[in-house]
Amino acid sequence: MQLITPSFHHPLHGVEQTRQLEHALAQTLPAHTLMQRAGLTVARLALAITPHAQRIWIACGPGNNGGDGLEAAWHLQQWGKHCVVTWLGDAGHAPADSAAAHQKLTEAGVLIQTKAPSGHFDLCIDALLGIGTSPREPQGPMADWIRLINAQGGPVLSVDLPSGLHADTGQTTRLSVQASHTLSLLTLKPGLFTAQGRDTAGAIWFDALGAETHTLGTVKPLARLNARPLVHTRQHASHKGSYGDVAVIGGAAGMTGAALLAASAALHAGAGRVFVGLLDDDALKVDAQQPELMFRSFRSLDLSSMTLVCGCGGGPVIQTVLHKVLTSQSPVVIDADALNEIAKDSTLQATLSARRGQKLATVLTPHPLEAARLLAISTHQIQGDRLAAAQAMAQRFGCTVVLKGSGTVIACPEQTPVINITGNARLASAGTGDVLAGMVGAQLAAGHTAFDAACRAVYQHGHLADTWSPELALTAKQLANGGPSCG
Ligand SMILES: NC(=O)C1=CN([C@@H]2O[C@H](COP(=O)(O)OP(=O)(O)OC[C@H]3O[C@@H](n4cnc5c(N)ncnc54)[C@H](O)[C@@H]3O)[C@@H](O)[C@H]2O)[C@@H](O)CC1
Ligand SMILES: [K+]
Repeated sequence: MQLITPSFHHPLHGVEQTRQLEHALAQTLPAHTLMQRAGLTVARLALAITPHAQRIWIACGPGNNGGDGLEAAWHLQQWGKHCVVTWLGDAGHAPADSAAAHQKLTEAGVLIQTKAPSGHFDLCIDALLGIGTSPREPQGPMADWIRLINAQGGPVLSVDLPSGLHADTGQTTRLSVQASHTLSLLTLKPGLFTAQGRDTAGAIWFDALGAETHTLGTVKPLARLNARPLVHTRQHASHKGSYGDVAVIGGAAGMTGAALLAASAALHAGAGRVFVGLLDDDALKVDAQQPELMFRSFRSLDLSSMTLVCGCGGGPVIQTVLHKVLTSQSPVVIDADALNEIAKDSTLQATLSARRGQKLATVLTPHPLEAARLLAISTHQIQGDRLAAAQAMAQRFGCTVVLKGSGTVIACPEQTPVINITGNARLASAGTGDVLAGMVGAQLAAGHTAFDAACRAVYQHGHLADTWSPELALTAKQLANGGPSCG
């Protein structure tokens, strides 16, 4: 069992892949073994997170998730805990593994109730729904028990998934369990890490139930977790030209700040030189706070020799430069208003897609609303399946896509998509998206592929927020500078 941190590219398997693996593994083991292992590991984690808990409520649903709960209750009872077990199943119709667990618990003399318990519990174990959850709203006792678990206010350990959370998409029913810990079994599910997943699951733990890594590798995962990128030591014998040039193109009248944030971020993320091509002719010619930035008119920029970050604060006028940007042979990051203009213009969409045939690096960085415009669907549909939406955009436009939001998804046509788990809600403030675009630009300028550049920048952007002092406000300007203590 391990606590999940962003240290390894863990594979993430959805419902279908998990069932395939379960089936394959179960064939090699005596009956009920997987559920017995699941129950034992749940009980061990319960003990680890609440070592002094005496009164434990184990709320069990009608399927095998409930069976895991019954197995866990058996162990906790053996270890001297006062277990209150409630079950929504029916011994005559329960799945075979759950029926066996029910019988074992009954034989051990544990009372299995069908009514909601009363009183306070030191720990609730939520074994109501796992990968078998359907999108229908929980009703009757299931709904009552979910409400009661959430009202306890103490630790809640969810078995496999918080009940009501969909394993593939991270969508929840309106009523779902709010866990403080979730122990994902056999596989890690992508829904734990994106959309509502991060808010409902709490700390995420994983136990492969004895499946070897190579067994998990036999079924293609839906996604992988982003992991801390390797940091390359800079060679002594290097110079600013070794780390590439970035040109930020945007900053229409009244929106200069967005372009400056992206430029500043590119600079602090290690780009050799950073140019700013503002679309407002009357705007700054120099930024005294950041004299390293070089201001140029768009017309005078040599687009063929630098990585282009296009769109930050661009306004509708960005449309006038997009054809030139998209037909350049340079790596390109497309953000904000540039994405909105592309969404409106099928000719620009074709120009964008043509870059793939020329093997040109292109990264799109939409938030869900921009993504909705690009795919001509609703934001609700984008958020309903973020992995699928990011992949659809990557396929459609032939490039790397960074779908921002909780559990940012990075997708490109050739690779398994990645979900990033660094970052937090402190990033929900103006300008942080511009900063990310600049950081991706710096990674592209350093020579990384579009996908790697996106993964590295997204990780680092979130990591900065995770390590920010809780006493200090997180502003985009300081984020661009690499943190609050960095000027
Ligand atoms: N897949 C695996 O590899 C393993 C699975 N195990 C456990 O088994 C679980 C999957 O078991 P099941 O396939 O039986 O599925 P679940 O136990 O997750 O749920 C299925 C049951 O819940 C009911 N249900 C579904 N959605 C509902 C809703 N919205 N409101 C009310 N009732 C609803 C269904 O009618 C069915 O009775 C896993 O999540 C895991 O906890 C473990 O025992 C061991 C290994
Ligand atoms: K559960």
